[in-house]
Amino acid sequence: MDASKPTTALFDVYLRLRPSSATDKERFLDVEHSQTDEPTHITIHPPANDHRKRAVERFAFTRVYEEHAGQREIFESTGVLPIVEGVLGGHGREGRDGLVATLGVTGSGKSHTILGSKSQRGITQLTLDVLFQHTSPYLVSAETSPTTFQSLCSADVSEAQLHPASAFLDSVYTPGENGGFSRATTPALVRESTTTRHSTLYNFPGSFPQPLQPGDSTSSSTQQQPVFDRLYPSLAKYQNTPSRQPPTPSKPNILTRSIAKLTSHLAQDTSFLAAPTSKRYMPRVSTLPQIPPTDDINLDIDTSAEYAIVVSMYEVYNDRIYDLLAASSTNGSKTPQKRRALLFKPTEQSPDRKVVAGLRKVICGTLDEALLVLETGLHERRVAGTGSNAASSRSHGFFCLDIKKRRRPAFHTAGVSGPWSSSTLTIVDLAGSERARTAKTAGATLAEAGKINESLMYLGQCMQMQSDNARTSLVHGGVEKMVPFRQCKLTELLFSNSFGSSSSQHKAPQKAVMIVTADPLGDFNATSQILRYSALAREVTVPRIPSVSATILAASRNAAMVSGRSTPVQEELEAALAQLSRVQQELEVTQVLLEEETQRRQEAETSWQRAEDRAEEVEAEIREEMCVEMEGRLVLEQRRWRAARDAEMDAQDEHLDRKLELLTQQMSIFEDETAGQENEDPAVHETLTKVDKKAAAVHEARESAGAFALKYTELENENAALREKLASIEREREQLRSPSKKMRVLKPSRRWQGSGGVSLDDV
Ligand SMILES: Nc1ncnc2c1ncn2[C@@H]1O[C@H](COP(=O)(O)OP(=O)(O)OP(=O)(O)O)[C@@H](O)[C@H]1O
Repeated sequence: MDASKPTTALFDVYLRLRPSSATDKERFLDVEHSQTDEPTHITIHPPANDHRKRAVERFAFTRVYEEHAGQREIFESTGVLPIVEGVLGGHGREGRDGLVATLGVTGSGKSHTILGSKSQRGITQLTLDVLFQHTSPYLVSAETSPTTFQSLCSADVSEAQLHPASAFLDSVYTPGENGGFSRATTPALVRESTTTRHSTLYNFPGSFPQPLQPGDSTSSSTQQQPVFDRLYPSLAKYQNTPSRQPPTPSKPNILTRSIAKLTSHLAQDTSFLAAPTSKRYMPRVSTLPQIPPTDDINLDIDTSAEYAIVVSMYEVYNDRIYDLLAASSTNGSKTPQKRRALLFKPTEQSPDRKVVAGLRKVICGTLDEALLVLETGLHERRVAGTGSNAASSRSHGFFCLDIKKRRRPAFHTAGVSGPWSSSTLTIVDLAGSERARTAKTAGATLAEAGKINESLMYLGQCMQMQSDNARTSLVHGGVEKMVPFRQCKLTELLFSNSFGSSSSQHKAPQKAVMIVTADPLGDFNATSQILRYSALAREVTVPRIPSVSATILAASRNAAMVSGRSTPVQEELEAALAQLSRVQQELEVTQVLLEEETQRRQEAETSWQRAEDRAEEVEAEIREEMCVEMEGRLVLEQRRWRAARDAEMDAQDEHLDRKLELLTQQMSIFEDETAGQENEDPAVHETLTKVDKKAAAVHEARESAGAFALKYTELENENAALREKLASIEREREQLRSPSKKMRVLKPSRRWQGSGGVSLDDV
């Protein structure tokens, strides 16, 4: 089994074991120590009371950290620093996106690794510290330079609302419009902070409250804090929290209680999330952990560039993305507002790359500002107490650092600043998988767990596929299978930028590190499942259990010892039994693998069924939408047709009206022909003359037609009379002829011709 990092792996996978407080439980995980100081393999044994006779499994990781590993060691040696360096981009190089994530069973120490505890900083704080230490001489100021602020806004491709940190923190920790406080300190102190700061600020678009005016009756109660101001000059205005400020006379009890609560939280070194600062008070930077230090860490940085560090935070809760910096309680309003889910999509400025669109992003100029923004976002994150963890993350938390970089004017050929380029470091604290029975969850928390487990199952499938791909390409150079990362929001967010697209070839795919956390005394089933899909390699063997053949073998050996010699039959029997034992072991391994395959198949079937259900839902939705659209179009067409018909009828009516009008006009003209001759208009007169002439011509034509008809009738009559006369003459002639000749007289045309060709006429 080779743990060396496969070239196609999307993640470097590290395993961190946490010290367990449980002493009554059996340890199921062992670290294999190699000659080098850096172990890479572990073995897990099923518990002694395991009646399913499961296999002993051996896993390989990039590196395994045992319980004693501290936060600094994890930060320094898990590949986080090269990722931070990559995001900054070296000399003349564009930065490369980076991702650091933790994965593990609930309570295994993911949040501890990413966010630290009350006494120790986590990867997020250490990263921020290192970043600000190295970039502070080269950071631009968005607060004092509106042009820089504008250029940063227009360079952002994610339809985000950018805010300078001071304006953002003001909006969160100053009184709301209706006199209430969002998370402000005492009214007097907040007013002081706003008056002092806003004098140096220009107005930003958005919903930030207006500064209070100097001379406000309460502003005089401000107390200066020289020591703190010296330590945190940029945050002095925020830090007048109740613990350093005597309570205002009006509300002494609330304040005292708050201080007591805060102090009691700080006394325990619990999870960072376990004792979040009360939502009404701004966290004090001085009370946040300062260790481990990072002063001695050196990074390669482009000194010819200037930088801006932009922070954003969101969570994936029930497969939807919510902004943690634009949540309801950050807008100063008392009434909670419904959170709006954001889309992960390509935008107009980023057509070939998906981004979380519409986030609130904060431009931070100092480490303290960034830490306060982090604290602010964490308050909004969903956390709940479960049977497994007192402060269990109920959502997948994403902390994003956009590192914007551009050439400084002195180094840029045109003598002006170059365009901004941007790369993002995403630090992810995944929610932990959990079993309802162990976590003792119910209701909404149980439903959340269902969604968390589902998204982790999809993540598992993707990771499994990536390690299968890595193995295939290493062993056979075979074709890689498509990692199914579009199955849910979580995998889409984690993997979308891991593959280089043809359209964005200039940008290298993101570099990623996954830190798997595990409790060696925790839940065997849940832990082994996570290890199975996250490990870089895996080997299965079966536990050695006394079988029937082994028992017979032992009995045969005993008999040989007693008799002092071994017969050929005994030797044959031993060989056969050894063979049987081997076959039995192979069979057991096959059974284990079969069981796993069956489980995988069931999972695949479930996800297939879900996909089918979803497809059916989508189809029904589309059908319904199309039906509604068709109906709408039909109504529109009917309306159009009716309108066309009405217009045509109107046109016909108008045409008839005009005809009637003309007729009426003509009639009235004829009627007034004689009476109104002198008043006539020349045009009308001319028309009338024409009409007269036409009428005269018609009259003339009619008269000549009448005369012609008369003449015709006369001629007809004359003709008839002549015919009558002719007929009477014929009759008279007939009477004068003999009867034998009558025939010839009556039928003169029918001649009889004799044989000699002589006709009667000739006679
Ligand atoms: N390496 C460690 N050293 C000391 N304490 C630890 C360590 N890992 C975890 N803990 C402690 O264990 C408790 C649970 O840890 P944490 O909240 O980080 O778990 P988690 O994996 O994030 O759980 P969930 O998924 O439920 O959020 C915390 O009180 C934390 O301080």
